Amino acid sequence: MGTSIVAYQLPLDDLVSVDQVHLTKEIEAERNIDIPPENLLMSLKLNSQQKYAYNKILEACFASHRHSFFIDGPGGTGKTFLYRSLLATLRLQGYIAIAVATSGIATSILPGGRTAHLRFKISLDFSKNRTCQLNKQGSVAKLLLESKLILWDEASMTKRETIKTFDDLLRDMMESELPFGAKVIVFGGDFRQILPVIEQATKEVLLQSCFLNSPLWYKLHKLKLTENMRTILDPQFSEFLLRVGEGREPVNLNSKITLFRDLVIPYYDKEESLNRLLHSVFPDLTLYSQDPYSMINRCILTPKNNSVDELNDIMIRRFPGELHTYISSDKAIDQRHQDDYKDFLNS
Ligand SMILES: Nc1ncnc2c1ncn2[C@@H]1O[C@H](COP(=O)(O)OP(=O)(O)OP(=O)(O)O)[C@@H](O)[C@H]1O
Repeated sequence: MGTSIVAYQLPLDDLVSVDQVHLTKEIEAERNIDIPPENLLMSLKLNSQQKYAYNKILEACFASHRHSFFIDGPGGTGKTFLYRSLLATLRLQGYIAIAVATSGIATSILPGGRTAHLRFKISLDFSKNRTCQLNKQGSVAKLLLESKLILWDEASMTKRETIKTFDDLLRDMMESELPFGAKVIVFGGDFRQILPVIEQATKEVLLQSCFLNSPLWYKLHKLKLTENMRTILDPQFSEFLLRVGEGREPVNLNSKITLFRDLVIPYYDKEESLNRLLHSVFPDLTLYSQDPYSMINRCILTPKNNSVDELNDIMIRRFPGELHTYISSDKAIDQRHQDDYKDFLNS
């Protein structure tokens, strides 16, 4: 028999292990995520489909028999709006609601969002590792146990093996054979947009790798959003988008879709057409230089990075005011924080 540790009269602080400090930090960090005031009002503005989903999900969070959901909504039907109101409601009451997304860019619009692979330590390369590198006794595991809700946006872009790995992790941690260890998980996404990205994969392989083809898919309660809130003032355009997304829009002999004339900027020569494009998306540069908020809902998407650079150069030259160059970095100043900011540094 050894001597009791009490006999050494160590200061109490020294007895708290590094892991415990980290554990508290992870949970504290989640509890301290800022709740944007406008998000608190979102639950009052939900449309009837969003409200139905919101109530169903919150009911499940506090029920004894918990289950998971998939929110299926074409682009613009208010999935993010719904996620933000759920996160705000639960966090305001002091509960932990974890927000993850498949891509870094989607995490940036969810308060406290992280990429799923980073948060759950899931390898991106399944040829090397198929398990989550999470210590069952560690701080992230504890955070998952404490959470009331886990929200995963862009799950439609996630490979089904990743979802299976996540399911294994939760079953193991919760010591339950129920799907996702009987935690309430809200997956969301739109299979009409981007499927999992696999280099040089055929269409069949891509479809096979989709969440839709996982046995876990059938365990989820499906909630549908169909009202396009982004194009609410243009129902003809939202119906067109839906037809394209669902493969219902007729194609010509070359398997191409014909766009409405008023959606197209006619090609005269490159300079003239680019000018017309820029003018139609950003008609008043002076206004945007005075009020950046009037600009944030406008953007030009291009298939190639070269075109992004070209358009940015033109816009910057035309923008009123003095030119400043801000250098960004992909390394945190303190290397210990590199992992925490990885999603943003590399996006
Ligand atoms: N109930 C609502 N009341 C007012 N505006 C709403 C409502 N729901 C969504 N919106 C607005 O509609 C737009 C589209 O919503 P949101 O970005 O949540 O859609 P989404 O389904 O996440 O789209 P995507 O799949 O393209 O990311 C946003 O500008 C959002 O603020």
